[in-house]
Amino acid sequence: MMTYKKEEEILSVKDLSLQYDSRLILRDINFQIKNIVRPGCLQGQVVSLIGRSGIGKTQLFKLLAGLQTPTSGSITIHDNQVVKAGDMGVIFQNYYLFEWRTIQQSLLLAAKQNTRLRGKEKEAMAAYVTQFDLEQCLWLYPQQLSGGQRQRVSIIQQLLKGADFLLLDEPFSGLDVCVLDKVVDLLRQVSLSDELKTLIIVSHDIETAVAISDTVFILGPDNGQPGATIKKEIDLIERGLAWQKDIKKTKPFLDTVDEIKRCI
Ligand SMILES: Nc1ncnc2c1ncn2[C@@H]1O[C@H](COP(=O)(O)OP(=O)(O)OP(=O)(O)O)[C@@H](O)[C@H]1O
Repeated sequence: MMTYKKEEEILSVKDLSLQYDSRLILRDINFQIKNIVRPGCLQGQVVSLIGRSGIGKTQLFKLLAGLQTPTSGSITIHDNQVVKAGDMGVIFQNYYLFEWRTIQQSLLLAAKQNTRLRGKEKEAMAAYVTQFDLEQCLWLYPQQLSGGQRQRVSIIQQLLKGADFLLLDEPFSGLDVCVLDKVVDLLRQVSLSDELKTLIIVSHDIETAVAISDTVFILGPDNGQPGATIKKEIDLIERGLAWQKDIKKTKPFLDTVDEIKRCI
């Protein structure tokens, strides 16, 4: 049995709703993310928000990123601060990068925004670049990179900025199987790099999201009412499915994936 504790709340979503004109998109969304403590082990949090296409994942992503204002309710982080744009490191699906800057220039610029790295920006950048296998890319421009390389640069950029929360929109889509495994490993490394790091992944790729997360929230319609809400929270630690590398073929994993498929 794994020993762990879920300690204080680090993010809280309360009674959140989003409406466009008279159409309710999100209704009464409530969930919390808690700090996980594992004795003798650095452990961040990896939370996935799963739902079918068109259900409202992108809207919830924008609300969490502080890029959209809810119709009602709130999202707070740390000591009850309402989340605002810039509080979270946001990694969009198209891996937005400054097209006119080399990768090195972009990464150094990101590091300079992080006061904790003052005087050590180049070292911090070099460490991530080596860890993420991007040494050959430093002098290139974004348009000269592959999709997988752009994704890794986007992730490093946000890590260098130093936000405790990283929000990732569909980080597994369009990746081939080999690259997918690398991305999963890389995100696992990120979550293990710092106990304060929290990854929030918005995805419709159920298998991969379950394989990497400690908690899954399912977004879906409820009892024919308008708007999507959180239908279920699955604690993957309790089920013995978190923090395991080769879990995808085990029965409890496959049962959990089936359970989610039935729910969305
Ligand atoms: N600006 C807007 N005005 C009105 N309705 C909108 C607006 N933006 C999104 N919607 C609606 O909100 C709903 C949820 O859209 P959203 O993009 O969040 O879905 P999603 O779960 O991210 O889908 P996908 O997985 O296909 O990207 C959709 O029905 C969409 O039509």
